[in-house]
Amino acid sequence: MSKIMDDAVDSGGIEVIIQNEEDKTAPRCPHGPALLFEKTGNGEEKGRRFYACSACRDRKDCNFFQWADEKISEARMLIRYCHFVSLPLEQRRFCVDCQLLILPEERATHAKHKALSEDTTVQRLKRPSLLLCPLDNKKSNAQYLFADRSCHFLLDMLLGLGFQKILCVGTPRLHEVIKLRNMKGKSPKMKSLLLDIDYRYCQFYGQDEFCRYNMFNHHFFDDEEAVTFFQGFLREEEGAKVVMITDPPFGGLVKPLANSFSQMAITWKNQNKVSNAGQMPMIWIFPYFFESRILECFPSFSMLDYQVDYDNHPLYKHGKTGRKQSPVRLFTNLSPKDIILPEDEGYRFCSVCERYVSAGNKHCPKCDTCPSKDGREWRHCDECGRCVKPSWRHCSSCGHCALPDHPCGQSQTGCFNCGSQKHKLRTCPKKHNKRMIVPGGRGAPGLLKHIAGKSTTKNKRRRTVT
Ligand SMILES: C[S@@+](CC[C@H](N)C(=O)[O-])C[C@H]1O[C@@H](n2cnc3c(N)ncnc32)[C@H](O)[C@@H]1O
Ligand SMILES: [Zn+2]
Ligand SMILES: [Zn+2]
Ligand SMILES: [Zn+2]
Ligand SMILES: [Zn+2]
Ligand SMILES: [Zn+2]
Ligand SMILES: [Zn+2]
Repeated sequence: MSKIMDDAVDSGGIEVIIQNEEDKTAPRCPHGPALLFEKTGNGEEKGRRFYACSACRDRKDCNFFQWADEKISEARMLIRYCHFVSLPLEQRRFCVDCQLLILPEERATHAKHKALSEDTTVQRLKRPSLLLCPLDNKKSNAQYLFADRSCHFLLDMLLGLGFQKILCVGTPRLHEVIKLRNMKGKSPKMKSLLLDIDYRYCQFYGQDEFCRYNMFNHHFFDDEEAVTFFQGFLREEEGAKVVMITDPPFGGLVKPLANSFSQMAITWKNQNKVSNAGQMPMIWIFPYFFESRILECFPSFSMLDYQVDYDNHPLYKHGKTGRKQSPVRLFTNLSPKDIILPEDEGYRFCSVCERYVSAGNKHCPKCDTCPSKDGREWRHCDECGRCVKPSWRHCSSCGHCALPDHPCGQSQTGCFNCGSQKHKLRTCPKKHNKRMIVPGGRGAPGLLKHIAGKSTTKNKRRRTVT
């Protein structure tokens, strides 16, 4: 979002609006109450006001940004919803163009817009994720919604593990499915709190079910009230166990996310007076090629083989050759052996690794692990001393396995495994440190820099097609 601020600066400028000191309406970033700015110059958005960090002028230091009118519309949204649900069914409409529930007195304004019939609206009110179109922000917050199969797998898994309070961070569809299950009167009852940046959800959920939240800086948009509610939710009263489950946009950086999740874990500890060894149960859904980055931040996590499926993801549409493999996995501090993956989808239990693995993930006695990261059957290469993707061949001039059409002999200095310039793969001291091996890539540090740095989401996605 702070790109907008850069653009504002580029196109004419911005001015600070000094507010009354007692004005407590300013949203806060980690640096305290934000400052109110106004766009000047002649651009389209002249006069539009926004909040940005009071301390940092460089967005690299703090990327907090919020349009001032967005805050107002958010409060309005809640009032609208209360009004809306009190309407007789046949008067309920949803404007597709504006992504808004429309009140009768507002119909004229939306007369030329595309609206959904009352039937559809009523039917879908319980499934807001079907009513709202997924945000398709090319940058980082494209909204990919779980396919039913994956959503129900997650729900059943959490139930099976005995969790009754689910903190849904960027998982609106899971939140919705939990609510639906409660409406059907199933027991045990589960509680769910949705934290998401998409303010359209204010139309459907009260403050006790939804907080507008930024998972990149652990910021709650409604300040104290939301924070207090969040803290209360983490309190495990009468033995109701809490689990956090998150599915961040894949363009997101791992470190700021991990930092926010750690803050949550600290809050959980404080609320429950847990001993130091205790950890807040967490499930982080992210592509497998982020494994080493995530484990760097959370060494107690492990990656599970389960492939998360989405409804609207361009990569995983069912193609001619059957279902494409999803690169998205679960990372968790829960014990992998307790998470039973569906047998009818081919997952099986490896008694050596003590976890469920994909059908194609055969245990390699030489590596002493089920090595596959992408679900395909990997092959052990004796020269490399590890298992590699099936499409790779050992290249004697490079001294390691690679795709047959790899740029041979180029940039092959240093160790293939850890990136060090001081030795080759064969003598790598870290060769058996699983965390250093990044499937499909050269030495871990180089690749990681690439993923974390300039590469676009598209680049990252392309990495899966090898
Ligand atoms: C990849 S989608 C995951 C949706 C999930 N698969 C589901 O079906 O419920 C990412 C979600 O994170 C939300 N999101 C994006 N950026 C966010 C941010 N900075 N803070 C909090 N939520 C964010 C999006 O609105 C979206 O709901
Ligand atoms: Zn700040
Ligand atoms: Zn409209
Ligand atoms: Zn195994
Ligand atoms: Zn092997
Ligand atoms: Zn090899
Ligand atoms: Zn080569």
